[in-house]
Amino acid sequence: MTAAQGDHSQVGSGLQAAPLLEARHIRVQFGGNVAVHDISLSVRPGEIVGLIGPNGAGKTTLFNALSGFVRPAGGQVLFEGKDITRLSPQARARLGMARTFQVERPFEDLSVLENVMVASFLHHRGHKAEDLAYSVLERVGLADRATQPAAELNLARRRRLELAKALALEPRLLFLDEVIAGLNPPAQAEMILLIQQLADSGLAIIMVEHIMQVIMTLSNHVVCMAFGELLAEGDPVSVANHPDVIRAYLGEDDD
Ligand SMILES: Nc1ncnc2c1ncn2[C@@H]1O[C@H](COP(=O)(O)OP(=O)(O)OP(=O)(O)O)[C@@H](O)[C@H]1O
Repeated sequence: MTAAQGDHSQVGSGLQAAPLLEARHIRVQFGGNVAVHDISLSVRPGEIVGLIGPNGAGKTTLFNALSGFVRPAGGQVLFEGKDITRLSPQARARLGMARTFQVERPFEDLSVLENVMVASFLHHRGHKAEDLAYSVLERVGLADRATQPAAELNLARRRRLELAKALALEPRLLFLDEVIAGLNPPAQAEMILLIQQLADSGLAIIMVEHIMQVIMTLSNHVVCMAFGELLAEGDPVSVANHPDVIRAYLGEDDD
């Protein structure tokens, strides 16, 4: 494992601010199987928190618990200090949280713009919804594809559309679920730049990503899980060099 990380300790303007989202002692259980055990983390405006860990570590489950798609068996999720542990994903979206999904699911027959408008209608109507959707497409570099059916987009553009749909909710906190893995190197570089720009604009970001180099490049803070538990956390360099993290990754044969 190599870490080609820069110094992001001062990136963004809000890193000294109070946490936007705070998770305390999250526990998620599926029957007798404890998928997430006692995980705590927080993210501030402008900060990128990277969530890593071997397959089955519980990353997606934690993600789902934070974004409201899974109900934790224990612990608390706070947004701006308010307990949102029991709120639905829709209610969280209204507060300013949005997420992407690992498997993009656009409405294939709708245009790229219409797909984004489905999300922008949450806060706006008519022309305002359309204007917002268009400006989000410009932000992710898809404006020239606005009228194209989503079905015609290649993987890199489908990922951007997935991101655009989340941004159209005008979030302050963004969950990114493996938006980079599987892209070719130029598309990866573009997506990395875009994510950094989003953080620099003040968005708080929590991202799950399998490509260690990407996490190390982008994250201000890294949380590493294994078997549902916290293995290590801290700045990218110290986590990448943590003996338990190295051991956990060396033990993998498929990444
Ligand atoms: N809906 C579910 N029902 C039962 N068990 C589940 C469910 N979702 C996840 N699990 C289990 O919880 C554990 C953690 O899975 P999870 O998908 O969160 O890990 P992950 O770190 O995201 O893995 P990957 O990197 O492979 O996506 C695994 O043992 C998995 O089988």
